[in-house]
Amino acid sequence: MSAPETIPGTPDTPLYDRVCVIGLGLIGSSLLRCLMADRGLAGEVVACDRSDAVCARVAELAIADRVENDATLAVAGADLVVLCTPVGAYADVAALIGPHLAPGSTLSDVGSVKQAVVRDVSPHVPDGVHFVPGHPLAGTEHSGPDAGFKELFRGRWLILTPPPGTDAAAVDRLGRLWAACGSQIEVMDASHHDQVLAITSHLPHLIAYTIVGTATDLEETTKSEVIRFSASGFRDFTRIAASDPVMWRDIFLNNREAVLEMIQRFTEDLTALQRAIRWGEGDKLFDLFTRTRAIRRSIIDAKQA
Ligand SMILES: NC(=O)c1ccc[n+]([C@@H]2O[C@H](COP(=O)([O-])OP(=O)(O)OC[C@H]3O[C@@H](n4cnc5c(N)ncnc54)[C@H](O)[C@@H]3O)[C@@H](O)[C@H]2O)c1
Ligand SMILES: O=C(O)C(=O)C[C@]1(C(=O)O)C=C[C@@H](O)C=C1
Repeated sequence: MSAPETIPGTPDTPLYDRVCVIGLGLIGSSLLRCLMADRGLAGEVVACDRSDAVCARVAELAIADRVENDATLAVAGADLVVLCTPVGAYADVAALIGPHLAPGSTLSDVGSVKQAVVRDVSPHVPDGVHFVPGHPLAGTEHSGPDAGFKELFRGRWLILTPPPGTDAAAVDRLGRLWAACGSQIEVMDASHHDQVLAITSHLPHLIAYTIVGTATDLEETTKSEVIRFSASGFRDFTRIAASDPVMWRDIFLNNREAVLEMIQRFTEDLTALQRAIRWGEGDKLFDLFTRTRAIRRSIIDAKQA
């Protein structure tokens, strides 16, 4: 989907009358900040989290018009509801709010996996409510409402995975909201999304968790040296390995097949490198490293274009 050409909405005729965001951490609070900064997007912004402390903090930050602890009250009358909790909580939240969703409204989310989201949420979506799953390819290793910022989605992809037969106008309208947050919109099916993200996001996180875990599992003396002398390569891994444990547990459990397939491929390639090192096959190492360096450069060039 190309970026919408028209201005999404105005404060007099906002794109949505009432948007409800459930789960007010890094992503939810960043979305709230975008909505509050552009009053053409939502007439009223309602925020909801199961944690009293998080609700209190969001009220203090003044990044919503209204904060509700009770999800059934929060979604009442909303024409857009966006789930921003860890994906493992989706089934329970969807079961809770399903009967309270307004006819004609849109239910969406920001979860990092998509097939499991469709599996867990769809059964609770009443007839007449449009379900349009989404995923912003934007984030950091930080969590909670203080970690959010309104520029998070700027220049980043936002993938929508509407199930077949979803109302095209509902998809377009949601795309306009995310485009106004600075995202570039792409529509694909959920299974393709999960395959692509397994290699571009999920496996890299698993490798980071593993390498940092392995390094710190070394004997005590070595461990302190690892921390003391950690060079920038290792430091990059520690940033990623600091990502939220609940969120990433839920991602791996809910994109099981695709991640296991990528681990298998990765393990075979790692074994091939192990052989090349053992047998002194420098050409093999050189060829791979030359290829990967070119890939890094093409990513940077594409960003600058
Ligand atoms: N962090 C990232 O880099 C990133 C990027 C893209 C998408 N996502 C997706 O966004 C979602 C949220 O991630 P985050 O990093 O903002 O998490 P976070 O840990 O910062 O915040 C999650 C919030 O959800 C709340 N919550 C948990 N269970 C709930 C429930 N049952 N009802 C209401 N609130 C509940 C928690 O109290 C917390 O405030 C996840 O599904 C994740 O896969 C994350
Ligand atoms: O930049 C980071 O810290 C991220 O890990 C962000 C990242 C990613 O892998 O790119 C993490 C999970 C998401 O679902 C989307 C984005």
